[in-house]
Amino acid sequence: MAKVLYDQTISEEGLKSKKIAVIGYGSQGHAHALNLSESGYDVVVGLRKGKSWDKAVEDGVEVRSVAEATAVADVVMVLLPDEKQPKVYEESIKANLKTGAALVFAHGFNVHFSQIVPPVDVDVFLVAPKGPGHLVRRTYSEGAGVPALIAVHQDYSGQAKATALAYAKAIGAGRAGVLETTFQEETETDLFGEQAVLCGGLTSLVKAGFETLTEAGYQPEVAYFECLHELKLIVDLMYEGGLENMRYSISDTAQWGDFVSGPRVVNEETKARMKEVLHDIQTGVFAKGWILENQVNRPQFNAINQKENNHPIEKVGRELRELMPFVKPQNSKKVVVSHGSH
Ligand SMILES: NC(=O)C1=CN([C@@H]2O[C@H](COP(=O)(O)OP(=O)(O)OC[C@H]3O[C@@H](n4cnc5c(N)ncnc54)[C@H](OP(=O)(O)O)[C@@H]3O)[C@@H](O)[C@H]2O)C=CC1
Ligand SMILES: CC[C@](O)(C(C)=O)C(=O)O
Ligand SMILES: [Mg+2]
Ligand SMILES: [Mg+2]
Repeated sequence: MAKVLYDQTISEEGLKSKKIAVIGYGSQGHAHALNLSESGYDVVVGLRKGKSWDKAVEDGVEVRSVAEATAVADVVMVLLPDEKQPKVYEESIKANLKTGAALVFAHGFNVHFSQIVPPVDVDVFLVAPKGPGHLVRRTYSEGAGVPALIAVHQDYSGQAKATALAYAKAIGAGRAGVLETTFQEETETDLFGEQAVLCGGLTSLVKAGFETLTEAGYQPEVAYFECLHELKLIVDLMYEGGLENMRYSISDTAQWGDFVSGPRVVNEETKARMKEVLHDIQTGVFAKGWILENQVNRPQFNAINQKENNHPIEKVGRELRELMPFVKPQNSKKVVVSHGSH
């Protein structure tokens, strides 16, 4: 079994007396900045003036420009959207990095695909939480944590791994497990997971189930409860005790249906498609497409996003959640919905 490290075996020495700049205050940024502060570290957030700046100030965090925060820091954690990192790095981070500082990422995309090429006189590593930033914050506040991967790309100081481990511990990952990997493995598995299973695979499965039921004449509300709402309750059981625990709780009828019908839906053909997705990630085809999409201001991204926000499952879901006061997004972006033809 791979070596998974926990709080008891991780030293805090690697971060001792270091000033940490967290660049960005979005999903991961706010979680790292607040968790690091509450773990006793000296944190400055690097931002441009705007919504996040105001929020960070409101949260009582020290905020400076990206250039200033970088210049005063021993550890610089880059938590900007992946597609924006190369420009901000070139304009505001690169020239301000102290010799011997650590340049850190939560995802290996830009280093692995050579969109950022760091100077030789800094440590470069990643601390990649295996969960959404808002949950990195929420679980930390509850005394728990989200697991994280660490990987060292460049070890100028000879202390890069120790610093990475101490950082992972400080954001709460040592409570759940910290595992060493490489930039390549983190980048490729993370992209694959979000595309084929966690986000892309799941949303496609949910929509296909909802559409199958509603196209057969069943009520959208019934289809919503069946294919989306109940998913959380089922996944919680898997999270707590694996597939076995979920199957313990469901009826034997459901378990028999799981065994005989699940593989009819997700089958060898699906796996072949998954292998194609993985191949595009490994060969850089996906990365190239995403970089180009951003260079032309995201026409496809925006069009698909708009269409998805108007899918009937979203419409009925909004209505039903209004009537369930205990179901509330604790952190959400405002969704722009166009009230078009349907
Ligand atoms: N989201 C997640 O849960 C996970 C993300 N990661 C990785 O973490 C990194 C951060 O992702 P995520 O947290 O989703 O990012 P977000 O999209 O949530 O980050 C947005 C933040 O970046 C700031 N920002 C954007 N552009 C600029 C700019 N030009 N100058 C200064 N600040 C800017 C925004 O400020 P403003 O308000 O001014 O726009 C905001 O504070 C990525 O590498 C991602 O792959 C890894 C694991 C999970
Ligand atoms: C699953 C999506 C993710 O990889 C994550 C929350 O871990 C991301 O990039 O946001
Ligand atoms: Mg991920
Ligand atoms: Mg990701």
